[in-house]
Amino acid sequence: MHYSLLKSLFPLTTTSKILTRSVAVNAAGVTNTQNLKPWKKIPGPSSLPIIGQMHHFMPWGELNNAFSVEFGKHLYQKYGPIVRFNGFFGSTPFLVLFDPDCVSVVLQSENVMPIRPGFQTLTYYRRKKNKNNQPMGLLADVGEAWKHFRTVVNPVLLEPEVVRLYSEKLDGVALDMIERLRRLRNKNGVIQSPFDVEMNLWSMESVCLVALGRRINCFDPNLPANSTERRLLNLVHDIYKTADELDFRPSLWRYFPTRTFKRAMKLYEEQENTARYFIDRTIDELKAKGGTKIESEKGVLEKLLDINKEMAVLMASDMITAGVDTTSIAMTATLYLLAINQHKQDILREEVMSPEGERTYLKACIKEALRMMPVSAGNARETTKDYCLRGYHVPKGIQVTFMHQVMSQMEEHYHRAHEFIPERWIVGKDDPMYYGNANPFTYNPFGFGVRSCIGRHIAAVELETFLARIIENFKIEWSGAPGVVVKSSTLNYIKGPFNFVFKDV
Ligand code: HEM
Repeated sequence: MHYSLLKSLFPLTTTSKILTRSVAVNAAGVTNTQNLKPWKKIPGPSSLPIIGQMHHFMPWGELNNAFSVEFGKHLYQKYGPIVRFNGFFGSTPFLVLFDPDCVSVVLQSENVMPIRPGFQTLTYYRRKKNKNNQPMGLLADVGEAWKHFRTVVNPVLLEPEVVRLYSEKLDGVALDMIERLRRLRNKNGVIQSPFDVEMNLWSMESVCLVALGRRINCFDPNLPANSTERRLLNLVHDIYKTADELDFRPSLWRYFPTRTFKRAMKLYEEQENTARYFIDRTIDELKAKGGTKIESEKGVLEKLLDINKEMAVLMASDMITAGVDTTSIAMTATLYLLAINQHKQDILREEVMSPEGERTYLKACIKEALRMMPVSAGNARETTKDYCLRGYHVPKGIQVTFMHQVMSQMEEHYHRAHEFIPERWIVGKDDPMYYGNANPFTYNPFGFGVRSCIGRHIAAVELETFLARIIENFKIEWSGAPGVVVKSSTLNYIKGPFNFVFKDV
């Protein structure tokens, strides 16, 4: 759900902490808009009759590379901190923000039942299936239905005591992956398998442990390529690919069921059925073990099953959709930045190898990686009221994108912004590097407020455990010049080349 620039660039309808800040809600909407500069006066690309601003995004247009961070920078440089788009082919107009003060106004005001434009085909699928007005899950529901679902699942997924139950098991996943990486290394330390796929396998295994209450052993070398376990991983990718096409680009599926749309419906159904299949297996195993656990020993799935099975299936599907690619991208980015910053890696290794401590530097490395190479370009909200932003009238029903990736790389917010400096998350207030000198709304890797990432604590344990194990086992180097290709669509996919060299410590 992930909530990229793309989504807000091509919205089709109006419906729709590791570092999460807690900020008081303020109702910053305006009632009298007469004295404001009109919406149409907000700077933005020029418009032509019928096609509007579409031509700018064509291969010959100034915004052709629409999904990259360069695109964001270009918009900012050319039009400034607030940029208007009219929408295309009747789609909702939208606004792109590079001003953290404006971001804070919208995010704080839209913090009761926030609408995050997102997987509209998933909402369509679940609504169609849902004959009795049952909940549709966090990724698909809005309004009171979303609020109710979230209120019920928050104490399960965000409760530190529950998350802590997974530390040991996630460490088991990490150690298995370390063994797998060892086996995949050639004599020069190069991993003989696509690195992004390997990281996906690790994150899939980790999130399934929580969502399905079991190890699915998806990186077992003996697992057949057509196994249900492997299929689950492919499903996540296929879902993102089709959602990218249908939800986040102009598409005709709203007018008639296109081929891709029909495929998306099948994918959602298959993913739900697969989650149900694994959950049923877990239920059988729990029954076979007999006895009921005391409350404090129950994991996420067991707690959700106590509430109701359908909720457990929906939550598991959403956790898998939202928790696989995101976490693997974050891990790959962190490893890449540590590989090209050997000195920082040495400091981290010293911390990891020393007897139990707070692991402050490790956490800082992850935070810094999420600043420099965030999982998505930004986040978005639909306005439910009128706003005054930089003196302009921003009406209700507009999709607003917050360009966190660009903002968190601006020198005006972060000193030496283009350098990987984990220390900025640790040093005190008097140090010019101190992260708190930046407006907190420049950096929101897990989103904001009541609708922020519900898996953030789980993601933190996954990332911290695996990173510590990698650093303890391997010295990661990078052969050749630094640089990776990042293909930004729904998420910022790191496409390699993966010039990692894994040496024994
Ligand atoms: C580094 C890894 C991750 C990142 C960067 C990330 C980021 C995000 C972001 C930015 C949002 C939108 C928040 C908002 O609109 O304010 C979100 C929502 C969500 N995330 Fe994550 N996420 C990660 C891992 C996970 C994991 C591991 C899970 C599941 C265990 C998960 C489950 C979800 C769900 C279900 C939502 C929707 C919440 C709602 O709408 O109420 N995420 N995530």
